[in-house]
Amino acid sequence: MASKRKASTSSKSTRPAKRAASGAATPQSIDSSDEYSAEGSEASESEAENLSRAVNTFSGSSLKSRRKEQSHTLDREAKLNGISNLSYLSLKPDHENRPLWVDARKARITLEHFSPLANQAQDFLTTIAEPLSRPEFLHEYALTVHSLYAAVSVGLVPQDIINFLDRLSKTPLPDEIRNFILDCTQAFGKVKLVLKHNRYFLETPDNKVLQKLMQDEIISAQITGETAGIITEKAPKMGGLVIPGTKDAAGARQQPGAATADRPSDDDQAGKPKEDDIYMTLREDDDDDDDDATQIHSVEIPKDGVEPVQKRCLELGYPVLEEYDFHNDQVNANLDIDLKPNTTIRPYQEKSLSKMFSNGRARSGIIVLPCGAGKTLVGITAACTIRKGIVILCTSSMSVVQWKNEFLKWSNINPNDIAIFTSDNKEKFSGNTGIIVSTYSMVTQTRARSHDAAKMMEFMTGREWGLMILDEVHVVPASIFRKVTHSIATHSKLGLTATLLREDDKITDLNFLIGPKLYEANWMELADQGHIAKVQCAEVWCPMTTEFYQEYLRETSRKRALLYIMNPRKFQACQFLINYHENRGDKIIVFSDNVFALEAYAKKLRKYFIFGGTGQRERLEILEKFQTHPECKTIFLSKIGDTSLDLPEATCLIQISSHYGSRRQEAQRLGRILRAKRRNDEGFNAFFYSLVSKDTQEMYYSSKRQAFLVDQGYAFKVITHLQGIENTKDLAFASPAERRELLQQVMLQNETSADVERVDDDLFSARSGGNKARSGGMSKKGVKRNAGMLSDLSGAKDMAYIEYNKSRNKELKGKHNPFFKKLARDEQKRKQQRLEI
Ligand SMILES: Nc1ncnc2c1ncn2[C@@H]1O[C@H](COP(=O)(O)OP(=O)(O)OP(=O)(O)O)[C@@H](O)[C@H]1O
Repeated sequence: MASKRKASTSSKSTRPAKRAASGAATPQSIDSSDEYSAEGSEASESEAENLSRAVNTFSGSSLKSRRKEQSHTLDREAKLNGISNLSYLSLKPDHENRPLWVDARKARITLEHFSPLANQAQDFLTTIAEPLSRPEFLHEYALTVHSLYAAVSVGLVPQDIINFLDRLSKTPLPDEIRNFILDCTQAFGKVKLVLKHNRYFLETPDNKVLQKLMQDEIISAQITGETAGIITEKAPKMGGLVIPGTKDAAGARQQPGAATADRPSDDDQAGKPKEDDIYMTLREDDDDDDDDATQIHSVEIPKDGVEPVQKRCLELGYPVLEEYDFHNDQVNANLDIDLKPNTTIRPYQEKSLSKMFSNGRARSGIIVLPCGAGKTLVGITAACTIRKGIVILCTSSMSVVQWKNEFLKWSNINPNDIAIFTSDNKEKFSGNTGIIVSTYSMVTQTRARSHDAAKMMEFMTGREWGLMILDEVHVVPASIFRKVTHSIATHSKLGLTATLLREDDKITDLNFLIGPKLYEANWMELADQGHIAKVQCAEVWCPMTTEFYQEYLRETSRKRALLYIMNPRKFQACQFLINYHENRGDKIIVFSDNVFALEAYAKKLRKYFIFGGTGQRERLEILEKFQTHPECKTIFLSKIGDTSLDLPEATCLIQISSHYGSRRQEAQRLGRILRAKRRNDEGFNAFFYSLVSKDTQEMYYSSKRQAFLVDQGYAFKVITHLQGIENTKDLAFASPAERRELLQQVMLQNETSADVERVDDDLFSARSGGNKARSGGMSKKGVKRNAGMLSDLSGAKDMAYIEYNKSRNKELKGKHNPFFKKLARDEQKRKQQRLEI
């Protein structure tokens, strides 16, 4: 009889377990057998014997009921503490060497990030599962239908996924998880839509699937005439594609961790298992089957049949993957573009692109990289790989200009081949093909267009494009994507974002409108490697002055927001932090969504400010001053600066008013300092302060806003007192008379002054989370805060702080996939089977 041990873990424990002397595991040190048989340690065997003796000694039923009771108590406690009770699972004998816990009840995978195998495991997990939370020691992932769809779309087969999980899991892989993976993936990736020589084909390696689809009335009605026959041919050889900007381009494989122009090599990786080892072992078995997998069966679909066929395939459970065989596209003109010789893309940029191009074709999908990690260069490299007509859609005209400039900076594109389509500019490129950069609003607007704009739209809709790059995909509603992809014919789509989250939970629509998520990078890892800055985050609690708080309690209207934003103590905290950081040599951006406050703060502190109403020329002048002038150390920005603004000089960010509980805005704003130029200086930290008026609704919004960043591993300190603020020279609103005067000014404002700015450029910034929060006040499920002393936040030494220690995204979600609810019910019905080790 095989040995058994019981597991018990908390996904919240953040300390690494004490490792056994042999704990420095390599992939080789793990028992490579997939099936666990009688090879466990002697100790485990005798434990199992003891257990079976005990079972014989006690009456079976009393032992069972006692264990059931125990398990219920553990479950109850675990539930109360928000942790997973995995004590029902049996541990493998060498579980200490394995980094994964797989919880079948929630389809969650917990990775011990301190394990020597963590890097390989993490790489694979981000391919097959959704990262939920990645703080320092334990990372949590969810296996979902969409994540498995994405895994299959990048070429993984279900057995690879099962083998991998089983090999690295501390417990034998539960049958429920195996079945879930098999159930979800059996139809995924079987059917592809390929555009070859400008004709659409529905393609599959499984003839039976194609036969089944052809028998469907709706599909067969679309496939008629001469082209209706099934074509069977040899599958093209995979691979062989060279992505520009990589060492592959120069003939040598660029290893992850190799030196790049802006980053030293990871010498400390020496001796560590090679990152791709796991894939190699998994693929070894597959190599034998190569000869069998050489046939593909396809049928041609007329152009106007593509959408109904795609829709029907999805209903039948065969989501259609879109691929573009651009090498064989002889109809669309080639674009003369390549990366400049000195452009080197970083390893994570290469990895993300390899998911898009791994089989020599372009796969449509979404790449998720932290703000400031260089999504633009990823898009440019994709364009240089496909080398056909390219359309780029952004959220604002400011981003349009930046995209054009980045193309000119990183690639050798002829300036005449790249054109801009915005309300101020309606350019066309001069050659047969080229690049058009525009905004979502320009191409989807329903109002009557000017003559030039209508002509430009005709130009865009009257031709085929090789690639459409969709910037900031998280902000654009699904209906806009439908419009865009319907009106502009494109062979492939690449969505880019830093925060694949929406407050309205519509993110899953993107899976089928653009394609699955192809890659998601880890923020902390990129910060550790110096690609983005390390940031100290803090929430500064500013008590309301008595007179402001009295009015706040009396007000029921929107004006309450103006009172907590204009709180004189918040103003003083802002003044103190600006002085402090300017003296340290930092460059500071102060963000305010509220324009009244933006102007009032900036004028009182004699700083430049930019908001939606600031003219383009003035905006550029101020930004230029901030970048080059040593005396211009602080600027105030409204929400127009939330995204895409590239100011690597900025090293400190202070937020005085924000968009309610938007997690996305918080992450986007943090992104403004992640690109700090000085990020590789010894011991350098950037600073992100959020100023919050104490005991007001702002506190609720603030904790909601931080949820995404906390799950990326950022720790928010709470500063309750800014040491030395009383001694600030010329401290504003220091006297009661000044504060009363400010209050009068605020009370004279009408309600609209309390609103956040409406930015024309960014039409898609829907108000989120506000209603619920406004009626609810402070959430009962508030975050847990522990008092402590702040010693490591060098920008705020000696300030008292309180630290958050919960993963808040989990509290905010609390929803389970219906599939897993059903699984849990089935599981209860089934008798708990003892797992063989
Ligand atoms: N491979 C690279 N080598 C050198 N610099 C790079 C590389 N990739 C990106 N950068 C630089 O990093 C900075 C951030 O890039 P970019 O603006 O594309 O970020 P982003 O991911 O689009 O950010 P956001 O989401 O905030 O707009 C830019 O200054 C860019 O030039």
